Amino acid sequence: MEQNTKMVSGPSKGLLQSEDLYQYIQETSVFPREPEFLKELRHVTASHPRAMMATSPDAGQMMVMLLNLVNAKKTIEVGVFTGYSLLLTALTIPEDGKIIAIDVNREPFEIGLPVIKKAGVADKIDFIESEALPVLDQLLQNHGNEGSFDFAFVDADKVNYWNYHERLMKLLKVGGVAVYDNTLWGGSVAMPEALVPESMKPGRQLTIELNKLLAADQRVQISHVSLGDGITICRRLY
Ligand SMILES: C[S@@+](CC[C@H](N)C(=O)[O-])C[C@H]1O[C@@H](n2cnc3c(N)ncnc32)[C@H](O)[C@@H]1O
Ligand SMILES: O=c1cc(-c2ccc(O)cc2)oc2c(O)c(O)ccc12
Repeated sequence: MEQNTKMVSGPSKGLLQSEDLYQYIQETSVFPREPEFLKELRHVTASHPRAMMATSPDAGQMMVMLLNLVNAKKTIEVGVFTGYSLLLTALTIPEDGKIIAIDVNREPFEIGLPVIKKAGVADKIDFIESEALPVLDQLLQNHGNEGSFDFAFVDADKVNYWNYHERLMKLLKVGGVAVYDNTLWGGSVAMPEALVPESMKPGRQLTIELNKLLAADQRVQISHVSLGDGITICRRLY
């Protein structure tokens, strides 16, 4: 049996009615199909003090499905950490595919990099150590980048999600997909504020505001999915 998810990728994973149900999904449908290199990266991440930040394997499986459905070749990743979502993207896009991967901190990426190299997909990745917003703005300076990306995954500073969304609406192709992580913020978005732990309040408020903006954005079709910590899938319509 696969190692307990709670130990491998952090406590209280998922927003389902019980840990057992979450475990059931992982063991029945996710772990048996998880590529070996992703498993290895997940395990090397498990001892990191911030391992709970890694994309959950069930959300990752959905991302692979979306990458395949849009035939993603050119992608953007905002928030890399040790590279779980980055590696699954690199394993999914074709040989000549490219990922622009942005993170303010290269250190955690260095933990996953040996696995990424072993998987033979490092050449598809352009890792940029930087705040993400100026990188996206720089990409937009080159008009050739407009409408050229098939897929984006955003899993970084919540305060900038709407700023990222505005840039991605120009960088993505019509029909391209952006996925935003943590859009249920541990379930706190639906809790009365008085019951929310103080440490979660700022993220909760930002997430509530983002969710309203995305729901009202006519440029995208959306699906708000209760996977991992909540993901919102946005497909650019025009
Ligand atoms: C939740 S982790 C990303 C997890 C990753 N997707 C995975 O699969 O493991 C968030 C990352 O966003 C990065 N980050 C935070 N603020 C950022 C910013 N303004 N620009 C770029 N990266 C940022 C952090 O350094 C951290 O590595
Ligand atoms: O503290 C977290 C926790 C998560 C998280 C929780 C549950 C899941 O099933 C998946 C992920 O994700 C985080 C994250 O993406 C982030 O940017 C900061 C903190 C956390």
